[in-house]
This record gives sequence, C-alpha cells and structure tokens, in this order.
Amino acid sequence: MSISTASRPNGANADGSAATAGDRRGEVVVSDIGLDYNGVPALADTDLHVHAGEFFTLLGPSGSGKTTLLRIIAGLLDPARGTLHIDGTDVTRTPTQKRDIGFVFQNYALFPHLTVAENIEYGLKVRKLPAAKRAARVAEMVDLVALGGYADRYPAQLSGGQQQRVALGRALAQNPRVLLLDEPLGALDRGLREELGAEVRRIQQESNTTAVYVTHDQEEAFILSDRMGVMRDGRICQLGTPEELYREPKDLFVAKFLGKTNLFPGRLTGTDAGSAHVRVGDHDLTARANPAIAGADVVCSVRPEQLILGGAGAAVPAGLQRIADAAITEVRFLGQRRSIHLDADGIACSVDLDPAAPAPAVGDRVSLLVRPGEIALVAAEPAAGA
Ligand SMILES: Nc1ncnc2c1ncn2[C@@H]1O[C@H](COP(=O)(O)OP(=O)(O)OP(=O)(O)O)[C@@H](O)[C@H]1O
Repeated sequence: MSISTASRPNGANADGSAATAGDRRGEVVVSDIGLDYNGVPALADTDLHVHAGEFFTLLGPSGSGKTTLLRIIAGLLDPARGTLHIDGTDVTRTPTQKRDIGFVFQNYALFPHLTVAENIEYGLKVRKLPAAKRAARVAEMVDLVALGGYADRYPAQLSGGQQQRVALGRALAQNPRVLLLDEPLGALDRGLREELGAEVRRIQQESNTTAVYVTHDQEEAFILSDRMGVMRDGRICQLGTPEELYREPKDLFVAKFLGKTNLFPGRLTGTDAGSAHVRVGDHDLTARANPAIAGADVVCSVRPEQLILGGAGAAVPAGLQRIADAAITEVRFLGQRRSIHLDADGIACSVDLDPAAPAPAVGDRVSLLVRPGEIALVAAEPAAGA
C-alpha cells in the first residue's frame, strides 16, 4: 500500500503547499483553562502542552472532564477562563471551523446518503478544492484508512469499524492541524477495538498529525499514546508516558486506575537519594521515593507481575525484600499467565506467574517478595469523614 501522506512533511497542506508554522504545526497549549457548569467546576484551571505530532490521550472515568477539555480545544465550548494556543497562535475565541481541526466521535456521524468517497470528499468540496485535487486526495485517504474497494459503498453497507475508518479519512482529508478523537472505538466490540486502535495509531503516524484522544479505557490509552494525562474530578492529576504512569503513579487513584495492583499499607520512616524507607507490618522495605507524598501514612503499590513467590520462612534472595507472608487461595490458568490469588493477613493480593512454571497449590503458605525499585509509594487516602 503506498501512502503518500507518510512522506509529506509535517506542515504541508492537503493541496501540497507549505504550511507556515513549520514543526510546531499541531502543537496545542492549554493555559489555565477552566469551565464551570452552574457554578460547579467541570474543568478546574488546567495547563496542558501537547507537542506537535504527538499522540496524547486524556484518560479518566466518566464525568472526569475529558470531553469538556476536548470540546474546548475544538471550539465547541467556550472556556470561562484561560487561553488556548494552536501552533503558537491564540485561538481561544476563534470559531471551530477556523481552527483547522478534525474530529472523530464515537457515533461515526457519517452522511448516510453519501458514499465512502463522497463522505471523505465533502469537506474538500466545501473548501472548493478543484475536482482533480479532490479526487487525488480522496484516493489517498481511502488508501490511508485501508478502504480500497469500498469507495462506492454507503455507510449502511459498512461494518462499525469500517464506518469509523471513513470518519477518520474524512477528518484527515483536510490535513487538520490537530485530530480530536472522542471515544472513537467505544461503539465497537473488543476484538475490533484492538484492531482499529492499532490502525488509528498507524494512520496518525503516517499522516503525521497531532492527535488528542479521549477514552476511559486504560488498555486503549496504553496501546495508542505517546503520553497521556489521567483525569479525575475535572483535573489532570498526572501526565506522562504510559510506562511512567504505570510504574510511578503519583497517587492511589492513578495506581488503581491504570490496572490491577496490590496495595500494602505502611508508614514512611525516611527518605534518601531517590528512595524511601517504609515499614509494612514487621518488614522494613526500600521503595522508590515519591515527592508528592507529604504525610507518613503511605501505601505500597506493587503490580501482580512484580510480586515474586518465595518459600515461607526461607531466606530472602539478594536483591529482593519480603513485603508480606500469605496463603494461596486460588490458582487460575489464563493462557498467557497464571493468576494466583492470596490472602496476606486480610489483604487480598494477586500474583501473575509464567504459565510454564510449576503451579503452586491452594493452601500453600508463601512469602511475597519484591525488588526495591518495583514498589511505588503513594499517599494513603484520608479515611472517609477525616
Ligand atoms: N451541559 C452540561 N451541563 C451541566 N453539567 C455538565 C454538562 N456537560 C457536562 N457536565 C458535567 O461536567 C463534568 C465533566 O463532564 P465531561 O463530559 O467532560 O466528562 P467525561 O470525562 O468526558 O465523561 P464521559 O466519559 O462520561 O463522557 C461532569 O460532572 C458532567 O456531569
């Protein structure tokens, strides 16, 4: 498949002419943007810098403010406060249609009476691009979104995944500065979500477009994103690459939201040069320091694949430390991993093992071991009413 957009320099327009903003094309800078509904903040004053060409995801539970922020970037909502710059230009009060932005929503929003090619061509016609250039661009987009052979079909003759590809092709046809995607895979079944997710990423990279993507699905965010921001209660509570956020969550909410984790309450006893000392039960442990922690009540977050099973009462091997003793309550074979459930003095834990390794038995007593660098320390949340 030849995709000419792959070689188009970042900043070239759909008709091939050079854009003016060079390699800042698609850079989005949100400064102190905030919005309230009836006096209740939907988005607290927020700063965000999405780099040119980046795939950036806003990830958070329902009602956390993701769509509000996306709609402000789109110009569909006016912020109460703050400024928005795209490519260094202040567009805070610029109407949507002049922001040079492409959208893809969950519900496809295709024109039912237009074919795939006509849907993709629609915006180019509105912009009065000459017919020959329109045809070339439509062919390029049909190729980019891998819909060769479907150009003359109507939306009703396409699967959900194919319709979403058309929506992507239509959004990208005008070579927008920024592509905004609001849960675009939400209506698709799981298998298709994974397949189209990978396609969305490929298309974004090959078209060299900055993307801001909204989802509540952590796996989707991991597959797609260069960086992401986790949102809660109208705030971005942590920014970083998927790996940074997974390994070094700043707080309990981020630790729990980004996948399964084991949580061992403890007390911070000291810190030095990037590491923290913490007491969990009878065990003194070293963990990664977390500058966001203020008090002494902490929680050690350890992912299931980071816990290691050791013999009960056996010497702890060098480089490891014992975080708890536990009894195995359940052993499940899950294909790519074996999931072991345990009870560590009232704390329910899980450990993922290589399925090829010998399986322990229910009732076995074990030690839970962990490397110092794999304990993420977060502040304990205050008890309700405290
Ligand atoms: N038009 C509105 N009027 C009043 N409150 C609103 C309106 N739109 C959104 N809200 C509120 O603003 C907050 C943020 O909503 P937003 O749609 O941005 O969340 P979200 O993270 O995108 O959620 P979801 O994943 O469910 O779409 C929520 O508490 C929501 O109830």
